[in-house]
Amino acid sequence: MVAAASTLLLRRLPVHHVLIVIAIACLVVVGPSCCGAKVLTAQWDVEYIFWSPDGEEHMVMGINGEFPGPGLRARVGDTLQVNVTNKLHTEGVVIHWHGIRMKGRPWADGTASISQCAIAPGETFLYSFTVDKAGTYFYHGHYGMQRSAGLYGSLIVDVAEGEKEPFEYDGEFNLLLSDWWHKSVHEQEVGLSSNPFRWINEPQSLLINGRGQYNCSLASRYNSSAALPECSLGGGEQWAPNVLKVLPNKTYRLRIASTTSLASLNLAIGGHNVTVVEADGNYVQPFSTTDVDIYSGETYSVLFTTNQNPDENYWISVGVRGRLPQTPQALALVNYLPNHASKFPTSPPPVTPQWDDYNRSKAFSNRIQGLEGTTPPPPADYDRRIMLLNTQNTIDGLTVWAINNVSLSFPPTPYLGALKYGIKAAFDQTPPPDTFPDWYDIMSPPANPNATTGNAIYTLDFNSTVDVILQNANTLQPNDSEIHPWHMHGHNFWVLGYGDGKFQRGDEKLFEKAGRRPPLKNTAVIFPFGWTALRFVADNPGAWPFHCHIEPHLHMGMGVVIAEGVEFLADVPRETLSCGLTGMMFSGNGEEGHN
Ligand SMILES: O=C1O[C@H]([C@@H](O)CO)C(O)=C1O
Repeated sequence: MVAAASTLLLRRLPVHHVLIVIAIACLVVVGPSCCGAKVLTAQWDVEYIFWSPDGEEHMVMGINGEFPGPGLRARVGDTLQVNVTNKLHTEGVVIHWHGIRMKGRPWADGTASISQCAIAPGETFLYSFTVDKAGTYFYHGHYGMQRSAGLYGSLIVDVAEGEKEPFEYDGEFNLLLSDWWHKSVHEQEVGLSSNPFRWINEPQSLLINGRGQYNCSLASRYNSSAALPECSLGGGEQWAPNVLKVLPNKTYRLRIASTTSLASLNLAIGGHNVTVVEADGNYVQPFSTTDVDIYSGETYSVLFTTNQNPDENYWISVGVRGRLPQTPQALALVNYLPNHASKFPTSPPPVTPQWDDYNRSKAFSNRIQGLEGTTPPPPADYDRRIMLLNTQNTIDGLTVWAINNVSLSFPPTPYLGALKYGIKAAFDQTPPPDTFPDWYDIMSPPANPNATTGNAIYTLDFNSTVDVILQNANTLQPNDSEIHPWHMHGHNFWVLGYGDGKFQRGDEKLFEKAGRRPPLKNTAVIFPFGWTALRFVADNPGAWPFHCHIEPHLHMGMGVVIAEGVEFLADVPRETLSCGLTGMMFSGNGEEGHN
């Protein structure tokens, strides 16, 4: 019974303690570097393991026998050295450190075909990088759809020793959110590139720290006509919900990260408001809200004060927005001590706001502004503006996504090595279009649904200021346009603003006039039939993907690659380049590069 389960849960360590123990267990301090900063090392074996994330056992991609992978925790200035051994037998693997800019070490970004060759089965690769900005981050696979297979974990960067966050709290919890399918990612991938197209459909469950419930619901007791039976837990299940143990009248920081494959989420704590203080590793102007929208690839920190009736426990609910939900909410319990964790909250879990109330979603996104004092974007006389039209298309009967009519397909040689060593045959040298035709009707399915496949890149002048307008459009179905959260590697960008319909020249200036303080982020959503304006400085030598963070959409070509300043990199380590034309070059068989 649930009551019994919760009794046992009470004896378990609270979530944040679990994560800290994991971090200590997996990261070994090997020595101080400069200024109190440390070098932290870990050995990770990536392999498929059997796991029951939601009560049904399937294969997941685990690390050191755990799902989700081990939590990492470091301080600003620390160097992380994570030695990854691929024990998958039949497929390569890479790990991307989402939100970490990798200044001066773009080859550690962990993107197959871009920053490195996938680590072959049996081989080991050392990711070595410094974390330079405090915040809430995560890591995940970035090869094929391995993130959807469960290859992810949390990564927290604390302020440097002696520094303070611009807000105070008494304790913290970490919530890594994901969505989960029972069908293997291999079957999902094949479906997406089959004719007829087989869509992955909606997830079977939502997971909080890798835990969800599929065939039963903890919420059924509040609804006499509930479709699912009430969960019966023994306590030690891999799918037992998280319990956040709190004391009354304290303030807690919730670090939330979404690594979902598809779902846009909304999180709320029954009876408690939250104050948003951080987004994507950047401080935001604090604001209070009943609930938080969180798109795939985003992270937030929110503070909440345990100022409710201390005789009660409360639910945290996470539900789907932005697509018609077919997946039950994920739940976690806020357990006011000394109450028993088995004490059911008297109120049902918070209801997730209507999935297609986009005005509500836009209002939330517009409330995210940089903390007073955040560096403002450079002035609007941008050096370059790139308009990126997002469309759903067909190529040879396959359903794809295309940007300015080009569907991205990754080449076998990593861009970074190809650029560094001047191997022109590695990818198409004709740059992709900077814009799309003025006449394009974003409100209707494409008049001509054909697109092309390509792997050309956007080369940016080093240190130039670049504006990007992400323009959404109708899919192949009439009256349909979907949410796409776009994530940029290697950079933060300022979100200048969101708009409806087709972007008109000058529209982004309206936001500057409105006196908004654009937030810095690394992921920003485009709303259906809308546009989002971003600005960034191309100041990080490397080759970086910029893509929709919905895993099947990237797989279907929804992304671009940008590159800048690769000539300023002294070296690109050969161990990242053992495949494709760079592999041939270094083994002496291929095209010689010219630098
Ligand atoms: O890429 C997608 O494909 C389907 C649908 O558009 C076609 O079946 C869907 O919902 C997506 O997000």
